Amino acid sequence: MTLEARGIVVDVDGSTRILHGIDVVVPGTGLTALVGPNGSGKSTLLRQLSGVERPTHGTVLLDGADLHALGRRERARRIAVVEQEAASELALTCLEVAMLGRMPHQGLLGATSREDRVVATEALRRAGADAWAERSFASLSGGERQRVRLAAALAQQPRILVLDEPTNHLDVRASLETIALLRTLADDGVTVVAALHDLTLAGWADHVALLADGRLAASGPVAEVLTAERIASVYDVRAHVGPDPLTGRLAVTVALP
Ligand SMILES: Nc1ncnc2c1ncn2[C@@H]1O[C@H](COP(=O)(O)OP(=O)(O)OP(=O)(O)O)[C@@H](O)[C@H]1O
Repeated sequence: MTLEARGIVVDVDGSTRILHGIDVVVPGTGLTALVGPNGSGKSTLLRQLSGVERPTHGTVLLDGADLHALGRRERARRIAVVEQEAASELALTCLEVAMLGRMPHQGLLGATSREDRVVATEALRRAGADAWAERSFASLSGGERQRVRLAAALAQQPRILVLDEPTNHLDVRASLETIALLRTLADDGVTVVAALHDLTLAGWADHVALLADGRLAASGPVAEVLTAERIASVYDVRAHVGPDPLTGRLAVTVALP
């Protein structure tokens, strides 16, 4: 499913404008990385694209139709969101957190079925979190929690997966496993959009949208957007973009000016 932001403006406290009219398309196929410096508006834009918040002006279209015309439950059957910390998860076991992802698919009484349990268990396995199924979520490390949150989103079986810094807290191997999983999901037909800080990880994406100061600086195929010149100018660094000697993939290295 294609997500499209049209003229998205977000004002906070009545007067502070943090997004200044963003037009961007998240293509229905592939993995899209949302990158940009701290405070450039990535989390804010993701909250508009996932429908968690309504923009001050502008619209978000899901396959060409207004996202907010869908009820919350209908939206949750299509779009899963992995955000940063949520206090509501702390009293649950990891399997129970993964089961939260089944809620949009359950009846109004919220009864869980055997299938819900199977799907949630498989989601924990795919996210590399099955070893902690019966552990309390609160007892996990930051990186372990990040995997369980991803499992809850997978258990939702969404058509679109929106993630805010999914590799936050993760070590180098776990980061690669996560981005490889997102690639697999995208290759299987899920529309995946993720805010990422690591530009080399963003190089795994098909499409990149680059934000700077609440505006879209560039968007398009990864090799066209992540150029050394553009990275240098947006992040105020010296930048080098080239094939990684180990993997052959696009790698970005930076240095202070
Ligand atoms: N309620 C608010 N009042 C004032 N400013 C806000 C408010 N919410 C967000 N902002 C500002 O809006 C800007 C964009 O924030 P956002 O969290 O979307 O950025 P980001 O690109 O996700 O940043 P980071 O990479 O640091 O996570 C920031 O400068 C932030 O301080």
